[in-house]
Amino acid sequence: MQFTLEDITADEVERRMAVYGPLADTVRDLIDAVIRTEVDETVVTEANARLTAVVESLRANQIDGAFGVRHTAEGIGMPWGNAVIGLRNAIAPPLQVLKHPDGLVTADFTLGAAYEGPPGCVHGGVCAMLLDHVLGQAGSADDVPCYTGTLKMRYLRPTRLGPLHAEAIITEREGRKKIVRGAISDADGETVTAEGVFIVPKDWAGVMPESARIPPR
Ligand SMILES: CCCCC/C=C\C/C=C\C/C=C\C/C=C\CCCC(=O)SCCNC(=O)CCNC(=O)[C@H](O)C(C)(C)COP(=O)(O)OP(=O)(O)OC[C@H]1O[C@@H](n2cnc3c(N)ncnc32)[C@H](O)[C@@H]1OP(=O)(O)O
Repeated sequence: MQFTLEDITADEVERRMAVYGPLADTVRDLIDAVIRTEVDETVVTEANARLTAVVESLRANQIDGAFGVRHTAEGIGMPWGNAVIGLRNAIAPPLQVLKHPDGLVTADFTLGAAYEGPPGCVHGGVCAMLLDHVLGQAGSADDVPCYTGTLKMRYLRPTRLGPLHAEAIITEREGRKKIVRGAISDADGETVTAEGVFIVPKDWAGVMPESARIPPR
């Protein structure tokens, strides 16, 4: 596992965000359109040919493997391939996780057709993925990073697709273990609660450079 330092300015980060963010937004919209379209099948076949050409143009120059977790010397995080918050990842909703002074982290987001499990409702695995991340960021809100060791979910009632809220906070500490609790809620209250044991790896300071320890937005 490697955290990568990219020697670029904050302005350059902003510039790249303005280029790649809209591309991922369009692909996110594409995913939704592919699920919900009812157009004539010839239009679908034509769209596939055009998209295949677009994919080929983007693959003309690409990195090997995944994006990694990159950061600048000023501590600006660029986890842009991340499955939950990745700016360049169209699979990510993406969540924008806010860190509050008391250690609470929160995220408000909307899930559409791409995240369906039971009819009209969020897939239980998607809830677990989002809570793993939100609890993980809460666990790292003290700037000491931790891995998910154990994550326990309680599904109280179905989570309808639409606008949702998630939050989490560290509730207990014991040695290298942090107990983190959190939940996903809709307008009527909590739908899923989670409790996780997050563990600070023995060698975390060696694995993660100081400049990468600010939880990325
Ligand atoms: C440096 C990590 C940073 C990760 C960053 C990731 C992404 C960055 C992008 C944006 C990030 C912003 C913030 C972070 C946000 C989200 C984070 C998401 C987190 C994840 O998505 S991360 C992926 C899934 N995660 C794994 O891939 C872990 C694989 N696993 C291991 O790497 C080891 O397994 C490890 C390190 C967990 C433990 O290894 P170890 O050798 O340190 O443990 P050891 O035996 O010394 O035990 C010490 C004490 O923990 C207890 N203990 C041990 N294991 C336990 C378990 N599983 N559950 C409950 N308790 C456990 C023992 O019982 C003992 O307790 P006691 O002291 O009381 O006896």
